[in-house]
Amino acid sequence: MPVITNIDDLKRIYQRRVPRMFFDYAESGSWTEQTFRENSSDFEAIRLRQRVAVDMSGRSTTSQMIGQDVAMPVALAPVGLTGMQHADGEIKAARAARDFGVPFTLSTMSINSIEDVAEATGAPFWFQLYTMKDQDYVSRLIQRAKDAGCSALVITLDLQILGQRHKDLKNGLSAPPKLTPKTIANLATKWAWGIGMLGAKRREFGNIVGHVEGISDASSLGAWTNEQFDLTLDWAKIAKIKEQWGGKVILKGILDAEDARMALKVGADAIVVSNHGGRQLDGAISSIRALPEILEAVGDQIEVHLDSGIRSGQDVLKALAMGAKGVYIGRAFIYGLGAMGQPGVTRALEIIHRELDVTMALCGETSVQKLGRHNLLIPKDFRGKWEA
Ligand SMILES: Cc1cc2nc3c(=O)[nH]c(=O)nc-3n(C[C@H](O)[C@H](O)[C@H](O)COP(=O)(O)O)c2cc1C
Ligand SMILES: O=C(O)C(=O)c1ccccc1
Repeated sequence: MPVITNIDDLKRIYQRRVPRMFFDYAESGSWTEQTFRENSSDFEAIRLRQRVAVDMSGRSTTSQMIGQDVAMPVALAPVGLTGMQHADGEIKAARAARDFGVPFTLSTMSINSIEDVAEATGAPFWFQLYTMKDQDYVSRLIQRAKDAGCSALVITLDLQILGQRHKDLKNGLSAPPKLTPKTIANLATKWAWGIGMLGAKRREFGNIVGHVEGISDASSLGAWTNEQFDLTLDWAKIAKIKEQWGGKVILKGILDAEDARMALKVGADAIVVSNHGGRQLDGAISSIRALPEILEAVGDQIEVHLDSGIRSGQDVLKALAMGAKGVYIGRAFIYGLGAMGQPGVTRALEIIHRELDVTMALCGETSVQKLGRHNLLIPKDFRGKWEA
C-alpha cells in the first residue's frame, strides 16, 4: 500500500479499484468541463497571507453548522450512487462522518436507503431531497426522513434537468452496471470491488425502488431523471416543502445573489453556494467566485455554506476566510471511499482536518472563527472579471 498523504493519493487508488463507469461518473463535469476546472483553478488563484510570531498554541477547528456542533465545518455532500463506489458506501461514509463529528448528507439517489443508514449509524444525518413530479412520492420521502430522525432537509435546486455528461452517456451509466462486453471486460480487472459488491446490502437505488418499475435497468440515468423530476419547481413549492418538513432546511445550488434573496424570503436556515461540482450548468462561475456577492446580499441574515472544488484543507480555509460558515466535500470523500471503504473516508477527513489546522497556524490564526478576508490575497479582478 503506498503512503497516503493527500487527497490525490486516494484518488489514484480509487481509480485503480473502481469500475471505469463509476470513476468517470464521479470525476466528470458537464459538457466542456470548464466550470469543473475553474472550481479548482479559482481556489488556486487565491493566495494566503503568512503571519509569524503570533501565539499559535491551543488551536481549534470546532464550529457549528445550522446550530449543530461540528469537529470542523466540513460536511459530506450528497452524492448519488455512492453505494456503487464501494459496497454499502452510504452506510460506510455516514459512519465515518459520525465518528469524526461532521454531518453526513444522504442523497435521494443513494443506493443504501434512508432506513439502512439510520439503522446502521444510530445517529442523525441530513437528507437531500430531489423533487419529483409525483408529489405523493416526495411526501413519502419527507415522511421517511422524518421517521428516520434526519436533522436537516437539504433541497437541491440546480438539477431539475440533468446537465449532459458525455462520458456517462458513452458508458451507458447504470446502477448496477449493465453487463455489456465492455463493462464485463472492465469489471474483470476490478475483482476486489466485485467481491465487495456481492456482499452489499443493496445494489440498486434504495430510496426510490418501487417508484418506477425497472429503474435499475434504465439505460441512461439522464433519461429517467428528466422524466421524473419536477420541472415546475418554483419558490412557492419550495415554501410548501419547507412547511411539510417542519425542521431545518438548507437550499443547495445557489449561485446568484437574487436567488439567495429568494432563499432568504422562503425562510431557509442556510444556503449552499454551489454549481454541483461543475456537473450541471457548464459555463457557470465557480462557487468561490460567486460567494462574495451572495454574502453581501444575504450574509448577515442567513447561514451561507459552499461546495464545489474543495480538495484540501487549504481550500476549506480559503472558503471560510471568504466568509462561508461551512463547506461540503463531494469527490474528496468519494476518492477515499472508493479506495478503502470507511477507513478511506476517515482518512480523507483526517487529511483535510490536518491541512486546515496547519494552514491556520501558518496564517497565524488559532480558530476557524477568527479567519477572515485579512488572511487572503485575492486577485484584483477576482470579482469583476465578467459583467452581468
Ligand atoms: C458523483 C456525484 C454525485 C452527486 N450526486 C448528487 C446528488 O445526488 N444530490 C445532490 O444534491 N448533489 C449531488 N452531487 C453534488 C455534490 O453534492 C456537491 O455539490 C459537489 O460534489 C461538490 O463538488 P466537489 O465534488 O468538487 O466537492 C453529486 C456530485 C458528485 C461528484
Ligand atoms: O449525478 C449527480 O450529480 C446527481 O445529482 C444525480 C441526479 C440524478 C440521478 C443521479 C445522480
